Amino acid sequence: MRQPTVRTTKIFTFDAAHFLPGHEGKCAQMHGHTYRLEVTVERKDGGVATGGPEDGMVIDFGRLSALIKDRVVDKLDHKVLNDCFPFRPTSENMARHIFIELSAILANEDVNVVRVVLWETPTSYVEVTA
Ligand SMILES: Nc1nc2c(c(=O)[nH]1)N=C([C@H](O)[C@H](O)COP(=O)(O)OP(=O)(O)OP(=O)(O)O)CN2
Ligand SMILES: [Zn+2]
Repeated sequence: MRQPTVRTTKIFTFDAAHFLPGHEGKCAQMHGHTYRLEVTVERKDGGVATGGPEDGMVIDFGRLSALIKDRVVDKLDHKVLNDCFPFRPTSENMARHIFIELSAILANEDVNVVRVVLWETPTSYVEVTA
């Protein structure tokens, strides 16, 4: 039987302001969101670690959390997103950027980023997959 793939997800929130230059509606004005970021990873072999401190885990939730929080979330929390990126801070652009950035950060680990979901409002989200 083909082995199932095991995936591990951590979820974060951060508060930030932005505006969308050229937007034809209200989003051209500065406004804020509580963003929700979901990051899903899997090991290169699709399974879990065997032996060592992460035995039975794709990656320790706490270690994954610390990496993402330090390198991504804390840099965006309570910031003006237009100052953080060289592109228009739409959810699509930010989610794709975060996916690429996290892929580089986790390159030294045994895991690949397979999914990033960025919720901009309770009714609007963007999904980026491998
Ligand atoms: N495809 C995208 N469309 C819009 C983006 C975006 O990043 N990608 N961003 C915005 C604005 O920033 C806005 O804050 C979010 O828009 P919207 O979901 O329309 O927000 P509402 O709270 O007004 O949504 P309702 O559920 O209709 O109340 C605009 N578009
Ligand atoms: Zn917005």
